[in-house]
Amino acid sequence: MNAIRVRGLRKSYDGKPAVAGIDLEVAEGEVFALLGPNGAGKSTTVEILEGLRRRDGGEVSVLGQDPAKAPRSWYEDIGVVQQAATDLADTTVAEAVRHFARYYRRARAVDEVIDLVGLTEKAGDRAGKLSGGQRRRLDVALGIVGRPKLLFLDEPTTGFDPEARRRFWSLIRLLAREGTTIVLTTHYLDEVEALANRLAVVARGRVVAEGTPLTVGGRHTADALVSWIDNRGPQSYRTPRPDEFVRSLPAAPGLTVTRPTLEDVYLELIA
Ligand SMILES: Nc1ncnc2c1ncn2[C@@H]1O[C@H](COP(=O)(O)OP(=O)(O)OP(=O)(O)O)[C@@H](O)[C@H]1O
Repeated sequence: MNAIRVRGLRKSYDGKPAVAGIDLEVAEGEVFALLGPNGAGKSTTVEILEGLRRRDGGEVSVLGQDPAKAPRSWYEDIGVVQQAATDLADTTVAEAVRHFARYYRRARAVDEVIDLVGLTEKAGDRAGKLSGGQRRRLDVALGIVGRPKLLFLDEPTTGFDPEARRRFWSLIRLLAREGTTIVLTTHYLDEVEALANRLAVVARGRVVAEGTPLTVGGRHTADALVSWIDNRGPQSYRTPRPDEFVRSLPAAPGLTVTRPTLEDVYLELIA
């Protein structure tokens, strides 16, 4: 069953196309990543799926509803962490989470949410006093407090320190284990490799490739580089069948086999 199905999605701003015919399918329970350069049309697409922006054309179904016509109850099942932080003025972390929890029938406990995003020690601090990364973690807390079936995360880990990022990854894995479908927009390719079951690369308003982090853009079938050391010094050889080649080598110290990284493939796709 698909949580999201998009066909021929189009959206222009002042006559300039931002989304120029996007097709997407996200299965229930999947962690799906949207990748693409700045201005590719990712946020526009996600905002249309969230019901926050109107489309010019195409078909969109999110949790079985057209977001443009969805009833109030539909919004209960959707969690949103937008790129721009929610304005929270002088409220504290705990007050903000408690306030948002009231909108949902199946809300998580306030303390649990604050703990999940690693803000327990900051629960009494005003949102305006948090560091950039802590503020972002509060946004994530507000996105998950309603126990959404489908969670949209638009560049959620911008400003996170490495430990907070790992903690966030654990949180995403936990939510995925609970069955939450997650759509993640990010510029961090290691994040995509760590979290995503599938991904789509968007460029100039179109999907230019999709697949798993291991297969996208033909990554798994691209030539591998075999490197080793023999009595002539360091050697290397490019081959589509590194397994066969390695078996033909005599005992080779320093043997490594490398495929193009996700970043290599990504940069080629958007070039
Ligand atoms: N509200 C708006 N009014 C006019 N143009 C807009 C608006 N929002 C986005 N655009 C334009 O639409 C295009 C796609 O923008 P969008 O924010 O969807 O890209 P993105 O892939 O999310 O980029 P980023 O990685 O920088 O977040 C860009 O050229 C942008 O300038």
